[in-house]
Amino acid sequence: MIGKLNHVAIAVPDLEAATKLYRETLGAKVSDPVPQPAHGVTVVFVELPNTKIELLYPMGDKSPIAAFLEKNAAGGIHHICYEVADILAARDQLKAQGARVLGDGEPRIGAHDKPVLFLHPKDFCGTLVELEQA
Ligand SMILES: CC[C@H](C(=O)O)C(=O)SCCNC(=O)CCNC(=O)[C@H](O)C(C)(C)COP(=O)(O)OP(=O)(O)OC[C@H]1O[C@@H](n2cnc3c(N)ncnc32)[C@H](O)[C@@H]1OP(=O)(O)O
Ligand SMILES: [Co+2]
Repeated sequence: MIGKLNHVAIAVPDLEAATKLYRETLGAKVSDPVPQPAHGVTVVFVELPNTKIELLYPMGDKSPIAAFLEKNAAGGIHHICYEVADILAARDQLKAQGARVLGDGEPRIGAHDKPVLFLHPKDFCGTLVELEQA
């Protein structure tokens, strides 16, 4: 079912400082901030040769990452995103195996203009898993 690692997301308390760190200290190619109001975050992409790092900052007062940052004031790895060939088939297969799909279970368009879904961290080794249609 899961294919390539699409990105690893890091929630950060200061997007400008994290951007500067990745761009200047780590010498990476970093995008400008991209507001994603439908997801309650502003995102910056760090382009790597084999995958991407997604820096996440809360947007709005109902951001799904707000509680995470309250618990992890310095930030931290928030989720990991795998690509799947068929997100609806993957969802149905996972649900049939008892995995919890977050939200209403319907894929939504994510930061790469592809449908995405999230799986409950408690079902996947304490790790929030995002699936993105390849
Ligand atoms: C623009 C789209 C972009 C893209 O790539 O396309 C994105 O990735 S958007 C990313 C932001 N959106 C989401 O994260 C949506 C899915 N997330 C959620 O629905 C929530 O974050 C949720 C339900 C995973 C957690 O919400 P919350 O923290 O408010 O709930 P709880 O405090 O009840 O947490 C329950 C339980 O899970 C643990 N937890 C929470 N977040 C994480 C995490 N990121 N990784 C691992 N574990 C997590 C939390 O500590 C609680 O555990 P407990 O032992 O009960 O304390
Ligand atoms: Co993501």
